[in-house]
Amino acid sequence: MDISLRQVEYRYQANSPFERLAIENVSIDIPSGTYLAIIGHTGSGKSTILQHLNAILKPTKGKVVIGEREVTNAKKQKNLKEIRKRVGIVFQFPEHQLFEETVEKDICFGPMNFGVTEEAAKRRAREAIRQVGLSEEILQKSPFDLSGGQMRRVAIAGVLAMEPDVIVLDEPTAGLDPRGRKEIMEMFYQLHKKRNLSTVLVTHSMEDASLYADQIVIMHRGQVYKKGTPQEIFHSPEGLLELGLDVPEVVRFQQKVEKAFQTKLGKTCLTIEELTGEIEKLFKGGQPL
Ligand SMILES: Nc1ncnc2c1ncn2[C@@H]1O[C@H](COP(=O)(O)OP(=O)(O)OP(=O)(O)O)[C@@H](O)[C@H]1O
Repeated sequence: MDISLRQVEYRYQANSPFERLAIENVSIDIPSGTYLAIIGHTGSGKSTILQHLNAILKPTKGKVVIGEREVTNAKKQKNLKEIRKRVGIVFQFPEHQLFEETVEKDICFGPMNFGVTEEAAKRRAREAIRQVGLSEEILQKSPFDLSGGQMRRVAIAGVLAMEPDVIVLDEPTAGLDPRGRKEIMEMFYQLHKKRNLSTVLVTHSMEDASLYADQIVIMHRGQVYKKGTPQEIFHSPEGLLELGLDVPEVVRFQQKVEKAFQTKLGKTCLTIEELTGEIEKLFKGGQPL
């Protein structure tokens, strides 16, 4: 399912003394099967964009097209429930929303609320719990007897059990240790690859954006500052540094290697094959850069 934002503006508490412009003139395309990362400082508008992706918020100007549906500021907009079913959002610290007596009941809650039978919902729960890397025995436990990392996975399984076409992740690894962070990011990447699941990741981590996303959007003060592939974004990182955003380690490494070999070979530009070949030689010879 394709999603696109067309010149979207959003004002919180519009037409009140507390009105606040959060985003303006935001146009982003998310074709089906894309992995998009949205990066930016606190307050740059990431969460506001995210809430437009399943019509929790409706633009005060412009429009959002979700599949066949157009979401605008118009008063009467029916069947937004259908959109919520197809676009799953994993909010920050999703485990805070667990509330049922058992993990199984918690995972089944969403699908059953949308009319899936109990039997089918239980089948989905078993599949979802496997997808998040947990065993089926956990289904009969209380969510409150689990570790923090397990609770996070159970909450994610609840969103997957809705079988969404698009999954939106708001800092999904916040508060986890480095190992847990990597496991969760890899899990979402595998889901994206295997099921061609469109994925939108809101993150402060340039590292994750550069490792997993096909497309990156950088937000600054409510506007799109830059968008493109990781290669396009990091090709000239000066703008990012001006914003005070960190350049990821992998990109720094590549640039360092490129610079070293450009100096050595007297060339201004290396092909990717030349670069890879030179890196291999370097590791075999063990010479430091
Ligand atoms: N409920 C609200 N009422 C009024 N203003 C809000 C509300 N939520 C956000 N804002 C304002 O809208 C702007 C964008 O906020 P938003 O939460 O979208 O940024 P963000 O990039 O997601 O930040 P963070 O990284 O801290 O989550 C900010 O100026 C913020 O203060």
